[in-house]
Amino acid sequence: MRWNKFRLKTTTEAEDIVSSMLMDIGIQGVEVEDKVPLTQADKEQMFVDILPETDVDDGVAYLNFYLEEEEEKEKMLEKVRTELKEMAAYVDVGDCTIEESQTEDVDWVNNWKQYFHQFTVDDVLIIPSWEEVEQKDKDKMIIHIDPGTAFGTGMHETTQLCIRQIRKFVTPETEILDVGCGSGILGMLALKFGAKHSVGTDLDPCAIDATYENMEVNGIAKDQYEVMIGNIIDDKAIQDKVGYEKYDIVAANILADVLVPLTQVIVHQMKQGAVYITSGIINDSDKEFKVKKAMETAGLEVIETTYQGEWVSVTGRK
Ligand SMILES: C[S@@+](CC[C@H](N)C(=O)[O-])C[C@H]1O[C@@H](n2cnc3c(N)ncnc32)[C@H](O)[C@@H]1O
Repeated sequence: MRWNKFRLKTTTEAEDIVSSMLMDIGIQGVEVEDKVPLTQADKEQMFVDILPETDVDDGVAYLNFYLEEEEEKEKMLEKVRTELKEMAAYVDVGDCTIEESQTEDVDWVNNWKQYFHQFTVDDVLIIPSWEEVEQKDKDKMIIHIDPGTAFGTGMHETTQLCIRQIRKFVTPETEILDVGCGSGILGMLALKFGAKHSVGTDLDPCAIDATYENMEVNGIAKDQYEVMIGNIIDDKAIQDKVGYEKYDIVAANILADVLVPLTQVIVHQMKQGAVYITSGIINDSDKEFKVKKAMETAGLEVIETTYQGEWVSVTGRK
């Protein structure tokens, strides 16, 4: 099959947020090329000791993504340009030139797998479905994961922030709503931590297969979870299907600009006393402030803020 390859020039400062934006508007699989050296923690997490020599970081990052030939590429590129223009108001997004080329049979669905190896979040071992559990790890809580083309290997700091918060609040009675479930990792971990039931929603249809497969591989029964595709922010049918005043925990690891409108909707899905765990908020005071303000406006009390790397997680209570 022939693919259109796009190479977007941006900055290392903006690469995370621009990648998230590309995924949020429906582009699946973004490759990041930059010269930022890996930190010791990155190396440990990736289980690599020896890295190839790289040039000095020049602050430039290239984001590569692919669209099938028949996809409406002009429409999609227009969306990308509009989002970049908006982002330019608060982050240095660089040149934003987009080079286009064509390529045959790119295995972009699988290429990333060479960089995803087992790692731990505290005492939870998260392991790709194609790796073996070592004897020394057999007594850990083990999560097998293959996100496919959906987001959510667990390696991302935003996911880890959510995992730790979910663990604090789960009880055997917990009904959790995982908005933007991607691979299903948050709902799945909540169930592993002892929650009763999980409902996931996402815009990305790939989230359905990814979640079902991951739940099955991890031995979670089909009556413990559901996945729904649609935008809960403005789709009344999805809001009705998800249900009202029903959840003890709502987790949403999505960008701040999505969390703000989401908050005033999701508050109706939560039981009185329920917690709302948000992440995906880039660590600048403006985004954190906006999410907190949205929570307060919706009648939630902000109870905790946690940080990891460049990201923030804010937890509120109804
Ligand atoms: C950063 S990923 C999080 C995936 C996973 N929950 C995790 O924590 O690793 C954000 C996900 O939110 C989804 N998303 C974005 N806007 C959404 C919306 N309005 N409703 C539901 N899902 C949304 C994206 O498709 C993507 O799968």
